[in-house]
Amino acid sequence: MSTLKPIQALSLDSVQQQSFIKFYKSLPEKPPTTVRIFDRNDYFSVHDVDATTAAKEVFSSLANIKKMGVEPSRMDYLVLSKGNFEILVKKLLLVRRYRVEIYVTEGSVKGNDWELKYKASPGCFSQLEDVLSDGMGVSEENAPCLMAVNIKTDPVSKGRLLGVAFITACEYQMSVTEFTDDDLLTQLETVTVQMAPSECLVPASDTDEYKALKKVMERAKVTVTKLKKTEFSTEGLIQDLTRLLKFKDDQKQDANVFTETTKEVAMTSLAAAVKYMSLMSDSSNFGRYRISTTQVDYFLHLDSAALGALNVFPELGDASHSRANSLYSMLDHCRTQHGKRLLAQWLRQPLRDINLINERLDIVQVLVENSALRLQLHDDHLRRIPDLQALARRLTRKKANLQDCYKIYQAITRIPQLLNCLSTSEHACVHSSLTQPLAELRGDLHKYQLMMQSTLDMDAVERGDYLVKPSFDEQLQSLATQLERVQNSADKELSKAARDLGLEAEKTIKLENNSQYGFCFRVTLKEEQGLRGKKKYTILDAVKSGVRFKTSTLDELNDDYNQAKTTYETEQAKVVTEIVSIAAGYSECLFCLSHMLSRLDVLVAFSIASATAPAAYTRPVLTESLDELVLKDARHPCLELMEGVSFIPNDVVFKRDQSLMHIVTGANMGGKSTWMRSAGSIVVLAHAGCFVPCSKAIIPRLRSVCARVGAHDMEQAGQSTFMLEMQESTHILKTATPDSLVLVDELGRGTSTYEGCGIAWAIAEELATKTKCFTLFATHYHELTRLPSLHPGVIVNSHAEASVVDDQLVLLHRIASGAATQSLGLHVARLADLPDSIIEYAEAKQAQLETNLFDIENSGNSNENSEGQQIIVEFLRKCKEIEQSAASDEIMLKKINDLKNDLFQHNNQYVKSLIVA
Ligand SMILES: Nc1ncnc2c1ncn2[C@@H]1O[C@H](COP(=O)(O)OP(=O)(O)OP(=O)(O)O)[C@@H](O)[C@H]1O
Repeated sequence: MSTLKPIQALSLDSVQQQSFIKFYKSLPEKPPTTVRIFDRNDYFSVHDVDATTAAKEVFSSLANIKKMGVEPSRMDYLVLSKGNFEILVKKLLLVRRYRVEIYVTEGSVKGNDWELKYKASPGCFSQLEDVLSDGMGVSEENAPCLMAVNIKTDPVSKGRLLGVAFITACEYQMSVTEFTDDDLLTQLETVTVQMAPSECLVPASDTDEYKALKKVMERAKVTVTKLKKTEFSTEGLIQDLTRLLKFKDDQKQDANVFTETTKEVAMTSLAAAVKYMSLMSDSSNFGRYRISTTQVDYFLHLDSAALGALNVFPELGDASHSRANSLYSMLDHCRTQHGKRLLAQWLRQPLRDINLINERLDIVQVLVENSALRLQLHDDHLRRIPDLQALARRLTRKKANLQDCYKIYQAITRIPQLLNCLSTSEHACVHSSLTQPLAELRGDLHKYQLMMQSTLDMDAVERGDYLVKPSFDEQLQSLATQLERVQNSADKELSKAARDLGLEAEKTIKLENNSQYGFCFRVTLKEEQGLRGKKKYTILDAVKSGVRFKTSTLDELNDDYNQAKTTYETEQAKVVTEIVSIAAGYSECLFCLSHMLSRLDVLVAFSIASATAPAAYTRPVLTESLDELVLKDARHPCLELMEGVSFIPNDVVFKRDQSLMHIVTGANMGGKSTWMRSAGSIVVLAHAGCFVPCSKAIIPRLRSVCARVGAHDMEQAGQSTFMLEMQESTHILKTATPDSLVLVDELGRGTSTYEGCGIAWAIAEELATKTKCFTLFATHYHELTRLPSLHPGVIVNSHAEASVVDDQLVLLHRIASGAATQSLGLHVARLADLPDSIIEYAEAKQAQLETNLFDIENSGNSNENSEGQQIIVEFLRKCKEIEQSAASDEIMLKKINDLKNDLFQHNNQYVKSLIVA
């Protein structure tokens, strides 16, 4: 629980309370995902349901909630200090992905003259940069990105045409795309995963398309904000873009020169996003934005299910920082904030171009092999690089101060050492993609360095003060001389007082200059006696550290000093504004530098993860050929980092003409999921340009990794397990291609055994014979192990080895070929300490069921079985009919009764076994 406590209760009398409640209730309706905060000058308040939301977020307890007003209109409220207000706002926007409204008043905080002054949402919180003391910052993994989607009918194909726009304000980036999509909006899901927006704007509509869109966004944990359809109007958009976009010198200054503007539907979305972010109201945005087309096919497709199944990222708000949490946490050895953000982007957008992948791998290899270079970059250089991207943005917004300019200066000053360090490698790739561009940038930024050296008082920086060098400006110089003169006079006064009191200046009597008293003297408590009876000394205070006092001369010097200092500060502020505006001219170079250093940071992080893993990683070989995918001694990159785990490596071998699909069986806890997740993680790492936890890896250039693994997040999405399973399976069937890796784990669990088995069977066959993708299919339905005999050369059996020794289950975590012979579920239950009585009963029941099934299987009468199946189908059909037509209970009961009688009349072994079961 947080130790922070609210500072006070609202000091409103009962009439003021009633009147506030009335005002509060009169505010426009809002969803619970929008939280209203009232700024009461030195503290803040939240009310009604928002009080509960805020109390949970800040205090993890409802104890601080208070009540205002009288019944029936009593209302909860919570008071927050400034610090807690900031915690709340950051948690709401970055973790919960809620919206925030901040109300302020020009009048009394006890009145009702409130005005909505600031609005922020997960994809757009630039307004809050002025409200929060350290700005909003961006979360480690994510620069806030706003998305907008509009759906129209394609005039040519009559299909569903989606126009999508993204704006990443901190990078001044806009990107747009248009595509036709299927009912489940699979392409939209891919692009959403790749771009990772935090908020999506849509026109208010309840059509099926928007319902499907909402589901996609729920899975990707993106907040949906509905806007009036008129917000998607493109009126005035081209003029706005002409002001916002950056043109080359020789380019016509007209947004129409960018082909992106011809995408009509995407432009409607971009119009909504530009308006929502109020980009036009901040002139620092003008001439800065770049527009591009979102390139979905450049990257390995991952959907939300795959991201979740492979634990690519930690859960939102997960603060445990364990390396074993996710691929991101495992790789995050980054030293810079922009490096961390780039790492997240590389994991969301693994490459598909083998040359580009190899370029990354080349550098990782150099760094893996050269540990001195790796450690120097990581521990000496990157560690000292500030968030250049954020600083460059502060410069462009004219919000930077001298300290920011100094931080940039320091980073630039490190470049020569960094270049020296990189030059120890002679690898062509290091030279062309790192050393050379960095050296060029250094040339461009040299002038910035000179400017800072001539304007910034470096001596003052040593003391922690960021001041302009007085010699830089004539007036500043004369004011500085004046200040120095006053200081000298004060020093003389110190010597005089020391002589008078028989003390030693700077030792037993000291001169101080503080904000409370200005110039004053201080003696220790012991020396205080000497002051007694001397009227020229006025005692100011007596504290533990001594007695402070002044003279009338010090008083006069104070006046002079303060006057000169105020003028100095005013003059200095003017010079600082000038320096910042000159520095802003370098922001473009700084964005490049930040990008280059973040790239280096991520590659160093890759090399550290690769070189320091429990067993060394290997460089994967990426191939254009889809003939095979071979991972020798594959390990799970996160699991092997967990304390106490001694990981057993396993091979994953797919050969197109031998083993395209593995049906994976074996005991619970045997290691099936881990094997599949290892394969998925390795493929993602390889496409991101990282070494992989294997002894050998041959990986074809893939289009997508699709996964249906585990029952993650179902409660959150408010969907049934089975429904979600089926949706994910449909998604896989629609998107998987021969160049996909598909991981399916325990499909069909959410329904009856026979139905589930049937569904799993059908999907497995479809993937192996029609889609022809690389598939690992883990299942507890033993029936599926018959598939290899039906599709030899395509499907093979593999199993997680386990055995029972002296009635003890031994899980070997080794994957071997062939089907598992026994399920061993009851042994696992015993391992999990299920009560003995339950286990015994379960064993008896299992025996009974097996006998029934044995009877059926041995009935040898396949006609009888198929007859049985028909009866069941008929039974189910009738049940459905009753559900739909039930007008009253009596009728229903009668129908059910009739049905039962019908069923019991059949003398079919198969049906009987079901009734018994
Ligand atoms: N190769 C391995 N080396 C070491 N430990 C492993 C290995 N594979 C799995 N384990 C351990 O076994 C646990 C269970 O593994 P996993 O979830 O993969 O089993 P499973 O066969 O999928 O189980 P279930 O069928 O119940 O889902 C893991 O959490 C891990 O601790």
